[in-house]
Amino acid sequence: MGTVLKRSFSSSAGRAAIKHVTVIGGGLMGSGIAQIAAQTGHDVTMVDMSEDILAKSKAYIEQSLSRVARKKYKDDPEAGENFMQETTRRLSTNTDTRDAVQNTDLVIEAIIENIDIKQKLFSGLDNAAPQHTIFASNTSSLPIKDLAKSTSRADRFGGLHFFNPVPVIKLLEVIRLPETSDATFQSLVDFGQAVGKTTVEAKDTPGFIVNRLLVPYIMEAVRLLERGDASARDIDVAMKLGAGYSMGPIELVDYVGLDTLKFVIDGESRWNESMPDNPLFNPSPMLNKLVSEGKLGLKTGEGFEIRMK
Ligand SMILES: CC(=O)CC(=O)SCCNC(=O)CCNC(=O)[C@H](O)C(C)(C)COP(=O)(O)OP(=O)(O)OC[C@H]1O[C@@H](n2cnc3c(N)ncnc32)[C@H](O)[C@@H]1OP(=O)(O)O
Ligand SMILES: NC(=O)C1=CN([C@@H]2O[C@H](COP(=O)(O)OP(=O)(O)OC[C@H]3O[C@@H](n4cnc5c(N)ncnc54)[C@H](O)[C@@H]3O)[C@@H](O)[C@H]2O)C=CC1
Repeated sequence: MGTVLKRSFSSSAGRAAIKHVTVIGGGLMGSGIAQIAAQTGHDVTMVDMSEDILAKSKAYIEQSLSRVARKKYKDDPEAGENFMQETTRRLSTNTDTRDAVQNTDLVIEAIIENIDIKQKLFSGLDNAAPQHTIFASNTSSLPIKDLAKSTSRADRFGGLHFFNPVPVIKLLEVIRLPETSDATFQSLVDFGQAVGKTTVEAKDTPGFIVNRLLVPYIMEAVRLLERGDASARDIDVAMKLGAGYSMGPIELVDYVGLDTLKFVIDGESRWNESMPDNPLFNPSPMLNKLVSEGKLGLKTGEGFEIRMK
């Protein structure tokens, strides 16, 4: 542990060099984050609750890596093969969270969007991780400050909000709290750039930048559908061809997860309560019905539009 401390505090601007990353949660987002960190030369440990889940995460990463390799090394399949092997070699898995953070420089949390579970996780991590380790959450919509307060390291805490699919989408929102130190913030920005993202700085306000704009837009589309004003297909075609979006809003909900949208509007994040003047965030009967039937979009194979295909 002493070596790690020395290494991390020795860089010139006082900011930590991120060499080892622990990603907690190996689902849709966590596996993508682990992949890009490993493919850009970081040593990565990915944590989830069972070996079975981690085996699925690894299979998903291999599939995604082969798409990246095909594109990056299209004229040199051998180099593509080496890239895949090197990346896989840098990626390990663990089901023991405390063990996984023993020697890590950065923890990125990407578990279920539940404040109690996230707080419990961070509180345990605070005792287990070295003093220099920076903590970050990939939450879509929970306040970062509510997560940081379960630790004693608010100065080494921030948000790293990636976008789905992580290997493809170029943006990373870096969220800073008033307590986040300059060195921590700069380390997070440096890390974002090291994994190939363009970073933007956001304050800890609901939805940061992208989701604050995207969620109302998506909910307007869901309301159109609920009122029967247009079909899912027509809403999507309209926004793709009429406004230049790569995906229509209904297709996007299926892609991101209906559960994720519900967490934001009237689930864990309760935007319906924090922004009561905006009726878009009121419970949506159509969304609620699909979620209660376990139709969460791509991750379960059925959602708004997928069932129609
Ligand atoms: C909820 C939150 O908190 C925040 C969020 O994430 S909001 C959601 C943000 N995401 C979006 O808005 C997604 C918008 N959609 C898109 O960008 C695109 O539709 C898409 C990238 C998902 C798919 O693009 P597409 O052109 O329809 O399909 P496809 O041809 O399969 O993929 C395009 C490229 O991405 C690559 N790709 C797609 N998914 C990939 C993955 N998981 N891993 C690696 N590469 C992938 C493909 O290999 C393909 O590469 P080439 O161009 O070299 O062929
Ligand atoms: N789905 C999306 O498009 C986006 C989601 N996010 C955020 O990322 C986080 C993860 O979302 P997804 O990857 O979509 O969820 P997911 O449901 O695909 O994955 C969550 C994973 O966390 C694991 N997990 C749950 N509790 C755990 C614990 N205590 N310890 C270790 N692992 C645990 C689960 O087993 C699961 O594999 C959420 O906070 C979400 O709001 C952020 C950006 C985009």
